[in-house]
Amino acid sequence: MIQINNLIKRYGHSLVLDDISFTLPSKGLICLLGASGSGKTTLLNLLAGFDSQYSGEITVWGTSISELDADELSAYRRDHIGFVFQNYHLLSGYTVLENILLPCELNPSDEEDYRKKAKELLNKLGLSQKTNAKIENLSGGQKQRVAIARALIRNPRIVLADEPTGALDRSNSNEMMALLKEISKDRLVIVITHDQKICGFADDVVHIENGKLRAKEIGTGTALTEPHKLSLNKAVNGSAFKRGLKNFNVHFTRYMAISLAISIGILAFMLSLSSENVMEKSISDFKEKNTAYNNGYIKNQGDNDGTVFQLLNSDKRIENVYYQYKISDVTLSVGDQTEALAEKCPMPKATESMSYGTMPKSGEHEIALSPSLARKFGNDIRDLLGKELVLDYGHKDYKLTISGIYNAGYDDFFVSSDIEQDFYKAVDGDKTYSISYDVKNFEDIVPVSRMLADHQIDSKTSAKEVKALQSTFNNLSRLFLILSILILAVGLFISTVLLIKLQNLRYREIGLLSALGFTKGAIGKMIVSENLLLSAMSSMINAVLVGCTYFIRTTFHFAIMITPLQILLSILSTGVVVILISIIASYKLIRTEPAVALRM
Ligand SMILES: Nc1ncnc2c1ncn2[C@@H]1O[C@H](COP(=O)(O)OP(=O)(O)OP(=O)(O)O)[C@@H](O)[C@H]1O
Repeated sequence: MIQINNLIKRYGHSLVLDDISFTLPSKGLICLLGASGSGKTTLLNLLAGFDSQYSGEITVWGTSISELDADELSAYRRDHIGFVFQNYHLLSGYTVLENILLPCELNPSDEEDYRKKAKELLNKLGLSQKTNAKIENLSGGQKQRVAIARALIRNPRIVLADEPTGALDRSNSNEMMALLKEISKDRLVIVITHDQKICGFADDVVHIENGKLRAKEIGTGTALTEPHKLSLNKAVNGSAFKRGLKNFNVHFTRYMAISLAISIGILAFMLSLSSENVMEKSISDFKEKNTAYNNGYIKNQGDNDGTVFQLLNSDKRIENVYYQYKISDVTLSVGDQTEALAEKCPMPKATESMSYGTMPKSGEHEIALSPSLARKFGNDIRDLLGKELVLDYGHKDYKLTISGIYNAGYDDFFVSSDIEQDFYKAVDGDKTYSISYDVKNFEDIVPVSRMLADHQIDSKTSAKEVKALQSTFNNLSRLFLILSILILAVGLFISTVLLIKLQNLRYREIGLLSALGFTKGAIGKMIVSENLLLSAMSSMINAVLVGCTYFIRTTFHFAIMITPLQILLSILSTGVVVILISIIASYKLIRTEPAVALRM
């Protein structure tokens, strides 16, 4: 039995139910008639516990539902109310059976019994052929019958139906009313209708007019002595994760699109960060090609007092500073071929471009020859690379390996700097010709060259090439970064919009779950489970994309360098970003009130 005392419901300043006091019986079929907008749905929502914003009291089986907290109200909806909505409110993407069993997920231990009962109901409603059909493939009348089966599955004491015959033709309407009449034998069934004709099925007809209820038979605000209390078992055993997983499957395509958008955005951003690695790779390629890249050469004009030498020697960025001298009477032998050079002047090493091979490296006992000199040892000068050459100077033989051929137009050679310095032991005391030095770090080549220029010292170095390489790279990496940030922003924007759109679509779905008795906690957990699944999927997609990038890099030798740390960061940050976006998008969902959501 339901007792309503002094019930007042307003929406803002508009009064919909005006101080109603009324008593409804424990069983029987009651039709609720009234003009459109008179407050029928509002009253049904209050009786169902969908809305608790009212004054007055509603007492059901001796328990005032007006005083229940949110979880108790969920338990009341779950265990005692079966609601048939005006717009069916069935879940698309789910089968008929899954829709009917939705309220039973809150008691999964009785799953088998509920399945049996659902099939019996479907038989009774003439829908057994449609058990596994997707809900969106059913006609309006069939959907209405599924909605009734869902309302009855948990055998509620009160069934509230909001215009259940609204979308049906006469014969279907009569069938529906006959069914509701039958189930009203042992429970209270309240049906909202505009159709006077179906009121013939009703035990009582209640009119709603100007915010008041009017009926022939039913009492107004009679005192209630109820033998049974309403049982309210707050405990819910259903698995929020299972529900989240099902939802995730149903919305899989949308979630996939969201994951792809985010993953691509984050991968692009990560790749832009890896441009530092590309720079390192370009530098190491440059160093490999230009082995004398860090060498500097200063013609020794006017440094008789050693100021330039001192300046170089005292600079922490510079090492291996030594004076160079003109040497004479050098002989070079490859196999049994010997050539003599009457005089050899030290020349700048860094500015020479290589035809083949590399410049001699310190400590390697190497020599590089000019083409004209090389040609004296054989026609195919490339054949000389790697061959042994014996250099005789100052009554000493140096066994050297030919490391490269460089582009000078006269007979000349370069040797490893340690060998060169050894030559100068023999010329000690002679007039110095030039100064050689090495810059320790690649990044210091340009600043050191600038510093020497500031001192009006003319130095031959590879600073120009280094500067060009650096500035090209800086421009490229800036462009790369801007593009990546744009891709990331677009990815984030697309995925946020998609996620918010999806969550709005699900607003009514969450309202429905709430109306069926899912607590806010259970719905929250379900949404969190879905968000975690989305996050895991996005991270996995990101990992696959990173893998593809790695494959492309190794197959096509692209200069993209991704470190394991960046891979890990990319995957983790995808997961974290998805969680953050999901929290923003789900905020409205978790706070959904069933009465509001179901009206959308
Ligand atoms: N959430 C809401 N906010 C503001 N006004 C509302 C809200 N819900 C309902 N109303 C207003 O309350 C009044 C009663 O609405 P209700 O839906 O209960 O009427 P009804 O009798 O069921 O109408 P119908 O037969 O057309 O479905 C209407 O004027 C409606 O516009």
